[in-house]
Amino acid sequence: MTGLELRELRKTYRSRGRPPVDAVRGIDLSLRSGELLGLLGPSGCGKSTTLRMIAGLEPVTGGDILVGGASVVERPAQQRNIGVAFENYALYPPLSVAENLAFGLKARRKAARGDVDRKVREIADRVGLTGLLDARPAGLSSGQKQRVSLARALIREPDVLLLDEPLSHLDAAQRDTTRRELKRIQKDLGHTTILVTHDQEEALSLADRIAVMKDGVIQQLGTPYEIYDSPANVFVADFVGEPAITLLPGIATGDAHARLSDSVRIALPMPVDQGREVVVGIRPEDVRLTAEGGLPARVVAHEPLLESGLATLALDGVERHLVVLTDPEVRLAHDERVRVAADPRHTHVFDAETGDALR
Ligand SMILES: Nc1ncnc2c1ncn2[C@@H]1O[C@H](COP(=O)(O)OP(=O)(O)OP(=O)(O)O)[C@@H](O)[C@H]1O
Repeated sequence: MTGLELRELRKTYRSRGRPPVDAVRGIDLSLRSGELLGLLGPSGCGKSTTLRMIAGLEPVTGGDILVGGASVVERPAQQRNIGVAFENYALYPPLSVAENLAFGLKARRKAARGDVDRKVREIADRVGLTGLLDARPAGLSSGQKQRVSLARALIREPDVLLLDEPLSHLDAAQRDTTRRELKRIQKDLGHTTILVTHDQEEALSLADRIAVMKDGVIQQLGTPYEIYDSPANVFVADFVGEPAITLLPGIATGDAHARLSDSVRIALPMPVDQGREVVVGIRPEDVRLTAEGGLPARVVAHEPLLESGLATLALDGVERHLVVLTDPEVRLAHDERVRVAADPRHTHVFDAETGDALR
């Protein structure tokens, strides 16, 4: 197996009569052999364009793509040995599942018939398609089609595997099972993999590292823990985490506190220059209701959830509401007065102007 490297990779789409779109603006990434990288970002940030360039389905505007240390950027898609499972599965309707799987293999090199059959059965078994080998794509559910698409990418024994929303059409239960299978298959077979997903849980649970992208630029690259616990900027903090982090504008008071309103001061993990405008980030699970001390607040809403509750609180004089995860047995009434305490060690501080984390 081999690693993947992107150097200064760029893509500008140019269509006549329209302004150019800088979809990918100079990406540098290096994946170790066998590593699974999750690519996360809002719609339109350039995730699919990046994958399509790596696969050779989209010409690059600039930069280089290296597989196992060798540049593949000039090679056509068929000569890159990159397996792709994209959301629009593009299966051949007249062919059975088995034939769809065999097709990728046969088209690539002239494999012996017996070998092809064996490989098809092996891979079908791995992704749970054994009973469906004779079915036609039209008779399959969306989730089953996604499995075929995944199997077809895997059967080629690619150097690099690119998965674009591979589990998006599965229901919650199937997604859980398939996610675990996918992780096992990827580790067993050791593919260097990029996974694009909208599903943060999927990315956090599957990926060795995560790249968070916005407007064609990687905002942060790190392990799931690094991304979640030490977001590099306000965008990453806000994008990763469900329910989302609360971001409160404030002014540093110079003594490891920030003033959020005339009456509310909050402790910071470190001193910040007095008068500096900051944004204080608090994740819902890092703040709790307390009987004494803490900050006074009013309950705006409380949603009981299955394993916990979610309270929306108004701190005195603070415009933005604070979201707090509550214990399952807690019941709160609208307008009830409560007190909340945030652990300053888990409080995030960003520069209000640049959005960058202060550490
Ligand atoms: N063929 C194209 N021609 C012109 N612009 C394009 C083309 N394909 C994508 N774009 C633009 O490039 C930008 C990045 O698109 P891309 O599909 O890579 O984003 P994405 O992160 O994959 O989004 P999504 O999550 O919605 O799939 C967007 O602004 C999009 O409108």
